[in-house]
Amino acid sequence: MLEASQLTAVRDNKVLFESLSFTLNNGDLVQVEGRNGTGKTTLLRIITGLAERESGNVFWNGQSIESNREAFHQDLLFLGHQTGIKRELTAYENLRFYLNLHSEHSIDKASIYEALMKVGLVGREDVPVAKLSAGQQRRVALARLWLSPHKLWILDEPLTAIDKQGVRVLESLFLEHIDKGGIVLLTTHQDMFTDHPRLKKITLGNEPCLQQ
Ligand SMILES: Nc1ncnc2c1ncn2[C@@H]1O[C@H](COP(=O)(O)OP(=O)(O)OP(=O)(O)O)[C@@H](O)[C@H]1O
Repeated sequence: MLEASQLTAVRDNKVLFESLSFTLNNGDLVQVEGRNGTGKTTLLRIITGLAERESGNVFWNGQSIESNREAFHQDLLFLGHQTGIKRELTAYENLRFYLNLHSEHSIDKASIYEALMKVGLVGREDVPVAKLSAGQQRRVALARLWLSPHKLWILDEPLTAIDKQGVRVLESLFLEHIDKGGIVLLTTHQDMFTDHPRLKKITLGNEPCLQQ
């Protein structure tokens, strides 16, 4: 369970949001929405501990993320604007690198190929990422979701450069993840989960609130 309590963020002398509180429970799928510059990325980065906040606290499983950093990071997958993908490595090598960092087990080639298949990169797995299209590069970053052991996914604009078919595949993956008790918190300007009953929203810009 993630709890944001009374978060206030100020940038350039402007209050982006004030006393924002919400709780994400196991099985929650939540979109942070709002117009450009309303503070969506700032909120996600504060929750992951990457950005400064004016006041407020973030708790993971009842403990503040600062006092509990290691356990929090073990459970967290954060995909930001910088995807952490190495451009000189191939898609396959990037995923192997990711698994090396995060899996306790020996590298399972079949899982890597399965993830590559899900994102439509089989046949392109040996091409350096720098030579892939923008959407294909994003797909390499997203392929890590299929290999992720993490419970909490915080995803900043994961759909950038992703085509409609790719969006539908990701929708299915997010639903699978929450069905297993995971949590997904994301931002997107694209249409996703239109009127889906499981989707909750945090709206920034006017009165911040968590809506069903
Ligand atoms: N490190 C920073 N220093 C100063 N101002 C910042 C910083 N980061 C963000 N801002 C400002 O805070 C505001 C919110 O930025 P943020 O990136 O959180 O918005 P956003 O809602 O994610 O926007 P978008 O939809 O365009 O991605 C913007 O006005 C931005 O200029």
